[in-house]
Amino acid sequence: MNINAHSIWSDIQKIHNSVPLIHNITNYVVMNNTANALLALGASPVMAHAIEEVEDMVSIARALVINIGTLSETWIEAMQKAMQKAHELKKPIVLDPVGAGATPYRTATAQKLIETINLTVIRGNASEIYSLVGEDTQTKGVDSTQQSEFAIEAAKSLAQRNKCTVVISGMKDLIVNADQVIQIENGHPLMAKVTGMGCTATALIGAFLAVNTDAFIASAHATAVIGIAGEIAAHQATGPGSLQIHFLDALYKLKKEDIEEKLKFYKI
Ligand SMILES: Nc1ncnc2c1ncn2[C@@H]1O[C@H](COP(=O)(O)OP(=O)(O)O)[C@@H](O)[C@H]1O
Ligand SMILES: Cc1ncsc1CCOP(=O)(O)O
Ligand SMILES: [Mg+2]
Repeated sequence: MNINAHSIWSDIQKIHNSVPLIHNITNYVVMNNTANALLALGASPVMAHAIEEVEDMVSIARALVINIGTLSETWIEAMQKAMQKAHELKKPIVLDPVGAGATPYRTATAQKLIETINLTVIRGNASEIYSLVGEDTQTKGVDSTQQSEFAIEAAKSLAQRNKCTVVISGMKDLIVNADQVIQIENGHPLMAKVTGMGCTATALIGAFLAVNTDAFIASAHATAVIGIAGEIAAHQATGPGSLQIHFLDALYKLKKEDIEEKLKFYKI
């Protein structure tokens, strides 16, 4: 399946027109970054992790973003409750297994969440994705020790087993499902110097899932958009601090022509 500037722009317009509410159960580090990125894209973010309200919140949301970045037992319970409700209501769910492969607790939690119900999309870096299939790898805290290609077979088996789309991010981004792989080569190395860029990619996938029922295409669109906005921002930034500001502005001001000019993807 193909993506192009037109198909990406069409999803962005749907986000602008319908302003989908995106329910995030995410980590303390990135709550502000991902809420601002969703707003800049045109979506409506809410961060809600209290076990008492997650079912009500997911009921009014168009997509659920689950991120294990700063996890604890009560949060995991809330995540499972929200996921079950989302599944019941046929709402898309995207998981970010932050730090899976760094500690046994994170790996086991991510695996437990994957087994809870069928997720729509899983997005992580290569070390995180590799760890989810039970392979022995070391994630360096939240950072990958591997290139994206390293986790491609793991991603394929994860996608096949769980009937979902898997996104491996890094210098190259790979969008994987049971029978196809797209490689996106947008982005900039400076993005890895800002915390929460991966989490932002996951949150933006949530927004695209809200307007596009094809999870593979929605994931590719979101991944291309964050990469292109990152490239534009990096050209204006003088370091990681200004990159963050320029990234939000680039996302907010993104034009179809920017996508036409910069989109770099290959089917592999
Ligand atoms: N070296 C790089 N070159 C280009 N883009 C990158 C690079 N490293 C990360 N990115 C981009 O930054 C975003 C976050 O990816 P990544 O750093 O892999 O996630 P995480 O923060 O979860 O480890 C993605 O959009 C990815 O394409
Ligand atoms: C640094 C850190 N520690 C726990 S969560 C978190 C944020 C990770 O965000 P990302 O994976 O997007 O860089
Ligand atoms: Mg991450």
